[in-house]
Amino acid sequence: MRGVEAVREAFRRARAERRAALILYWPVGYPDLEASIRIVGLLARAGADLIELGLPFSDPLADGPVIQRAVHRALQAGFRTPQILEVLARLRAGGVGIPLCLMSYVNPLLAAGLPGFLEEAARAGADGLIVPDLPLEEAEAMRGAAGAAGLAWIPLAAPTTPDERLARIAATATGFLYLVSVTGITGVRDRLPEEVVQHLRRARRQAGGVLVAVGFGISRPDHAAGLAPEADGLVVGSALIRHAEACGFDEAALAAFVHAMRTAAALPDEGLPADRGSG
Ligand SMILES: O=P(O)(O)OC[C@@H](O)[C@@H](O)c1c[nH]c2ccccc12
Repeated sequence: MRGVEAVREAFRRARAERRAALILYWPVGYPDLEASIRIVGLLARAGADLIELGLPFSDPLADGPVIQRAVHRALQAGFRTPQILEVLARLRAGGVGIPLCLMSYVNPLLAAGLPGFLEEAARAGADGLIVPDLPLEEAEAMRGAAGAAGLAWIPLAAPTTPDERLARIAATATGFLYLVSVTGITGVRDRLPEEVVQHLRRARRQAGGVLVAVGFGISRPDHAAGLAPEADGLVVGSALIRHAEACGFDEAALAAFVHAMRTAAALPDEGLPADRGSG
């Protein structure tokens, strides 16, 4: 199973285990090509339900300092977009079975050559595509190319997106809708604004059954625990990268972070009457 079906199946499996799906972002080529392949494999084994493979780009306008630094380092270390094909193939050969979605600004995709690049990426093992700098009105050609290649299309919406537009964006999703939790950029945050829950409820109402994942700023297990009951999936990027850097890319420490986030994304037990428990 690959592409759209693989993405949906990852959410179904998490739901069957009473969890929000844990979606982890890692920039390919960071800290270098070999290390990034090892780390993504580790994240998959440690319990990620889906991984967003970030394609490094020199002008990552939606990204905060942690991801900006990481992708610049990847570019300095020599990463070039076509190498993602080798990365995908090696991850699949290494036994990574979970969905892998490409997260790329539009420029590197155009430079790599469409639609051929998306077809090659799908053949190498990609399942979906997220392009953060393509508004609804400009996304149709890219969405069509992704669909033709068998890749799930994952559009983004923001807290400021009006209801009617949210519904139209969700209707273009073949994978899931990515709701950005806050207006602004990616990055580690101590607190998430309380309105995120309201945004999520509104997005789910407007999405009409389309899966909804939320990302931007989810940094700690208590953030994940707070949002898990409201979302089908949770995306964690900057906090994962910062944690990796803080522990010197230590594999056990990274696995522990993933495990803590995955555990926190479990849904609370339902229906236990308040007067039970004391005997
Ligand atoms: O880093 P954060 O705040 O945890 O946010 C998610 C994230 O990293 C990933 O989804 C992402 C990385 N770069 C992006 C650019 C736009 C939208 C989303 C992204």
